[in-house]
Amino acid sequence: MVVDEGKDPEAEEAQQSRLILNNFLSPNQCNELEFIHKSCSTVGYRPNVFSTTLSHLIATNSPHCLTPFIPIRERLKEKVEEFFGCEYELFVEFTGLISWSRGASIGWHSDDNRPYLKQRHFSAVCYLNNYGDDFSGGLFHFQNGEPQTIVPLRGDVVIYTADNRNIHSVDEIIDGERLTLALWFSRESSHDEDAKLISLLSERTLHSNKWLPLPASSDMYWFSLDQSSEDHLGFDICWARLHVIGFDILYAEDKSCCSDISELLMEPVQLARGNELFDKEFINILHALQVVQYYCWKASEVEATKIEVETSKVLLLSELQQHKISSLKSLFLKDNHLAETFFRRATPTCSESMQQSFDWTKFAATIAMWEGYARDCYEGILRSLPYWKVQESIFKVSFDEM
Ligand SMILES: O=C(O)CCC(=O)C(=O)O
Ligand SMILES: [Fe+2]
Repeated sequence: MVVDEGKDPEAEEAQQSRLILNNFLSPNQCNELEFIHKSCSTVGYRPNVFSTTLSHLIATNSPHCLTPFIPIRERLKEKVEEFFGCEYELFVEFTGLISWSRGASIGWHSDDNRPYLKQRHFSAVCYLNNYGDDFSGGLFHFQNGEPQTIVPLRGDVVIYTADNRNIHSVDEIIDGERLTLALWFSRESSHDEDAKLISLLSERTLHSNKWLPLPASSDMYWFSLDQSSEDHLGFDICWARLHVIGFDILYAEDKSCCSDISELLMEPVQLARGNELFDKEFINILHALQVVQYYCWKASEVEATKIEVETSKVLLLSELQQHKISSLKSLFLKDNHLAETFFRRATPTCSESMQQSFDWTKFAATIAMWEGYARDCYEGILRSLPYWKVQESIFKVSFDEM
């Protein structure tokens, strides 16, 4: 046997067990996933982490939000299969958007390092925003081999085997929100996420109220630093996301006597900014949040398209309404400061455009655009579902060729 003394066999092996692809996702794909996360995320599975899973999107009556994931999952699976030579052998075990806020980190680990994670064979992490601009901290490191460090940049993806050839860590987030799309792949069909999603979709779409979002239980949106502590200091994620970009919430009907957060999340709301109230009712806070985040994503396009809208009424808030807004805030944003440190360094484009040129007419135009977007996505899902059921797999059905 010829031993090449210049090469470390462990490092060599590590090399073959990972792949980095630059600009795998387009900026618009990243922005669309960011829009989904910022409108649908819940508390995550680790401290200071927020997540959006596909089953959660279905459960909260937002199956239209699955659409952008479909081609991305398919392309990623193909890449993984091709690189590791296991074509048509893999199943997606989990897909989720995950954001890490200040204080979140993970030490050295492999992704299959728990008995209940042994089915995870390959991992893929897509970076959806930028180290430096959107967050600080949060560098990714491999313990052995090259590259040692990955600087998360929007559109890039790192793919690696989930075993101990790829022990890795993520530095603590210092500031901002670090957003990724994470997928795990398995060789075991019993861990196929698609089968579960298809059955959830079949149940939900039978009796759903179209594409209007429906909140989950309030504890899924309640973030506090110490989840077990008795003093429920913390904040409601939906409320906080609206607050950091300058929106307030008012209940369409007088709910000042009601302090049950779960009930309130289901009630129709109106949006306010400064001393202005927008005269349109949203079916619940999730609906309002989805439209607002859609505006953040699309603000620059709205100018160009110049959609004609009936001038929506903007009213001045009365003193009583202002008082109601602040008492609602004290209920939903108990730890206002924490909410701001977690979510404030939002995408500069969005927060800048919000501050400089927010205009309700443009916003009203976005409501119609969002409805068109949600309807098209939803109908696409409904049309694809029968094909998915037959194949027992979620994939991009091209209707053009049929
Ligand atoms: O977000 C990353 O860069 C990696 C996350 C990670 O290691 C994990 O979730 O297991
Ligand atoms: Fe990991």
